[in-house]
Amino acid sequence: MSLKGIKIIEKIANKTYLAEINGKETIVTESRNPPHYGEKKIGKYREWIPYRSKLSAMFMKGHRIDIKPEWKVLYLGAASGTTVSHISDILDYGYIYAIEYSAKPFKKFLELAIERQNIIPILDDAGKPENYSGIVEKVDFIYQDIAQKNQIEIFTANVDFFLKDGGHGLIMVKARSIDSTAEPESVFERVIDELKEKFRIVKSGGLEPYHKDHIFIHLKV
Ligand SMILES: C[S@@+](CC[C@H](N)C(=O)[O-])C[C@H]1O[C@@H](n2cnc3c(N)ncnc32)[C@H](O)[C@@H]1O
Repeated sequence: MSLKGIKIIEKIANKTYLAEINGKETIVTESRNPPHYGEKKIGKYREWIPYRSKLSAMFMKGHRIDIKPEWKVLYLGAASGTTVSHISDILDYGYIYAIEYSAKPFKKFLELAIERQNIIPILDDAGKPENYSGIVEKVDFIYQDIAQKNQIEIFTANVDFFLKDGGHGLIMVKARSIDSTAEPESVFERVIDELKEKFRIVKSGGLEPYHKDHIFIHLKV
């Protein structure tokens, strides 16, 4: 498909592509919806800005998770829905349960959820999965981006409640949120060692230049 200003380079997952917009590489999703956070829309393609979304940054860095159109997803730390909006584009038949505990970003997030059919917004604390266990079912994928000191404990509690056998997890870790004094590399090592006790690590890696001192950790149960 050739549209003025955009060139599709490679398919990454359902409705998700590595592309070039005005000569600059980025990620895009095919979308029936309007822009949500100031991103460009060219024809059916909505720019997924890697500086605004760690999942887009991970794709830009070359790691792939083949998010399927029928997946059920639990998203911890939805904020105002930047990344959720693109996962929503990908899920043709699936849906995304999205947890956020701060009322301010949740207000903008609700506008997105009202516009879409496949987002279930939940204003709650991701550290208390029992609060929403009556709403959320078993899922194929848990994504976490909450920048909290005890985020591994929170992630593990949600896995125990909601992740299917063989399901995927993806955690975004900001070194300074875990330990503001230690070297980022030693913080990352510690976090990965802790996760290895319970999960199989598929891949981890940095997100620079898009997000400094952050890593992604992709794992499976
Ligand atoms: C870095 S932002 C998330 C950005 C978002 N994932 C995106 O890419 O569009 C982190 C969010 O996690 C939320 N958060 C932190 N701890 C949380 C918790 N225990 N439960 C629910 N939300 C939490 C914060 O309020 C904040 O909105």
